[in-house]
Amino acid sequence: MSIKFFDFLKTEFNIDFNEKQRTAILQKYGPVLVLATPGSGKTTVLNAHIAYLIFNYNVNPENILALTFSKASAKDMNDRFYETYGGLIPDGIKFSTIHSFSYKIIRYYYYINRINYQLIEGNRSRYNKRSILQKIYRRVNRSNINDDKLDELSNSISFVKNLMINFKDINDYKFQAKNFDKIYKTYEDYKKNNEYNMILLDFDDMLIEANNILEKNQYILKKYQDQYKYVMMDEGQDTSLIQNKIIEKIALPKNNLFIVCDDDQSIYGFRGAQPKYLLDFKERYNDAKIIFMEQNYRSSKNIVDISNKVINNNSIRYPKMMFTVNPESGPIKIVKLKTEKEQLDYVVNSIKSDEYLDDIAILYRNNISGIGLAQKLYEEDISFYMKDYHRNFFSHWVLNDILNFVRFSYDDRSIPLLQAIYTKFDSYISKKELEFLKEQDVTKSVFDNLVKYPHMKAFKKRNLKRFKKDFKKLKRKSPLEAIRFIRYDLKYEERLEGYSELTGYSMENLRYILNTLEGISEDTYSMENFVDKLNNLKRIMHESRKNRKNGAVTLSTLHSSKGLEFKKVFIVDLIEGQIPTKESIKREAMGDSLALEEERRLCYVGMTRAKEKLEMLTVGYKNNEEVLSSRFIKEIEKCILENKKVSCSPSLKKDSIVRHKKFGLGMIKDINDSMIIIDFDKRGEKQLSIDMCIKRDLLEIIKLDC
Ligand SMILES: Nc1ncnc2c1ncn2[C@@H]1O[C@H](COP(=O)(O)OP(=O)(O)OP(=O)(O)O)[C@@H](O)[C@H]1O
Repeated sequence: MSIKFFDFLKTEFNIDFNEKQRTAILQKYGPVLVLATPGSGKTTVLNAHIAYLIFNYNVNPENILALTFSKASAKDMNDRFYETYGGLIPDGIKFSTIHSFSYKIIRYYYYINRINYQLIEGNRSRYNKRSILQKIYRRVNRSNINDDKLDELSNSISFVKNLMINFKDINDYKFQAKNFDKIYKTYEDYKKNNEYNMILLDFDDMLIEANNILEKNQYILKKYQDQYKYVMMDEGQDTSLIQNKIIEKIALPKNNLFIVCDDDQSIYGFRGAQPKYLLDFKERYNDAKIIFMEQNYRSSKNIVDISNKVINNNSIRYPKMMFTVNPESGPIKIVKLKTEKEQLDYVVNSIKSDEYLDDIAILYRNNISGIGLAQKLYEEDISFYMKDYHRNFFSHWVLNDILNFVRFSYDDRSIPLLQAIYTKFDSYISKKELEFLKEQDVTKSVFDNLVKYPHMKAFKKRNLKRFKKDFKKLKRKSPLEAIRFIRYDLKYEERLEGYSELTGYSMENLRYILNTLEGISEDTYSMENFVDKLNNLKRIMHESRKNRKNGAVTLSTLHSSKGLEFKKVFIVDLIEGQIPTKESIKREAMGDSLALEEERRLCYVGMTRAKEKLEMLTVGYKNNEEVLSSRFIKEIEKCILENKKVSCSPSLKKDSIVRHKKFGLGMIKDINDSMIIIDFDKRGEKQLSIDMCIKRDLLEIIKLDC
């Protein structure tokens, strides 16, 4: 029957599974761990395994629970399954994320026990997790928390819960937030005891609660165990300890557990993913089958070879050797450009004339990089698909500040507008002076009124007169000139630097926002026109979510690109500080390379999305400041060189005749790993570096081994 199944797949869908894949697909009972490399068919095999159970063993689709990490992956798994087997297999398989499966358990339990609860995730929720954490942070630390730090705090809380860390051990982990233990405890208590008399749940609580319910309530546990006789898990490397505990419980007593994973693609360690737990699978299930799949079907030979070498630089990994029989398709291209603008121009010019935009992806480390790209593509009328975008950008306070400066230039009598910006340029206006203004003639310029303030020093009066002129000038400027004038002449950027030092806001991000605003304003002629353009861009980015597989270039973070594949991939902004992040570099310098290895895995995930063409881009200047190319670029360059050496060196043999571009004809006298000695007809014996000869394409073989 199995032969028939594979023959059928071959004739119907042109899929010819290899031996390892077949072995995995045919497992019927017990725990199975498929440990595999990128593009080796993990999702394809998992889906075929499900189909095989249904076709061959008449397993009821409703008895199958197929879990994965993210909503997008669950949807992708579901779509891919029904695209292939849709006409043959009835609906009923539950493709789900672990979170939504856990939520289902909670809803059931709370329903039968009449417990009131409320989710606190998402901006739309009235009971919003972010605002709860902001308030608690303020109460505990008597200071405000900015968005970046709030993300970090939220990730630390996830980390504690996903790794099931005991509260008493919390301080063993060096979490960044000040008084993290107090904040954590207050947050946890508040969700149980609050003014709404409801249990408040965040995403991580879904896992904790579901695990508790399954532990305490045999009836519910049995209900789910009876329903889901086969449990599958894709992207197993991203599951955390608590998630594994839930999956294990459901799979009992038969342990029909089929997990596919690639520890080299584990990129959520910062939130508590724990691939090591799966790598100890055999210790937990001594009857477990472990199957390795290492043949990559996706990418060309060079992409596979180089990616392999890059990931080999990680020390904490299960050794695997990815290979492919796919042909070469041109070398990986490293593109080094001076500025971000050049980078945008380069990428957009490279894809302008491409017919099939669905085949192209532009990937980046940080969401914010997507804004400049989206804007450029929009200007060039190139359709794009963007799943997540930096929503805050369009309502960011930096944008609001710029608009307030401009508004004030149109009405320098407005005290509320002055109030909004007086600390954001070098005004040196005091609160008392602002109060004084409120009692003055409101039909006059605030600057004219302020000079009347009693005992005002002469230099301040001079400044106020200058400001009056400056704001008049600002009013006459084009949007681009206005932003630059605010940044540099009114010293807004200098103020931001001080502010970011005080609050921990990333100055890099603030500068990037200003640069992007400059980019957007470039061809606009008035402030209304600039605001219209911003609104248009926001709308287009929002609507771009509908463009998936609809003739559009994909713009995505590296994290969200997991599981996807494209003919052509560009990875942009490969600079130190972005990938790897500053934090990972800092930790590495202190001897902890865990975070840096996760960054390398992220780069590896991006590289292995490419089927045929991969271009890795870096810039010399970011936000007008000099930056260094990512160390991963250097690693890749080294690998490319080594690869060339490997492919060249068999032909570079002792006694072969070669022609050197500068020294002419000669015979190879000796050769080792790095050096070559050639006796040149006209220049005598010379010792040369092989790397240099290859890099500069200096040597040509005339006659082999004579
Ligand atoms: N035996 C096979 N013959 C031909 N193509 C295959 C085979 N197995 C898988 N593929 C193709 O290889 C590509 C990668 O498969 P799949 O997405 O299942 O891999 P994966 O291991 O889940 O990848 P990743 O983990 O990198 O996201 C797909 O285009 C798939 O159709």
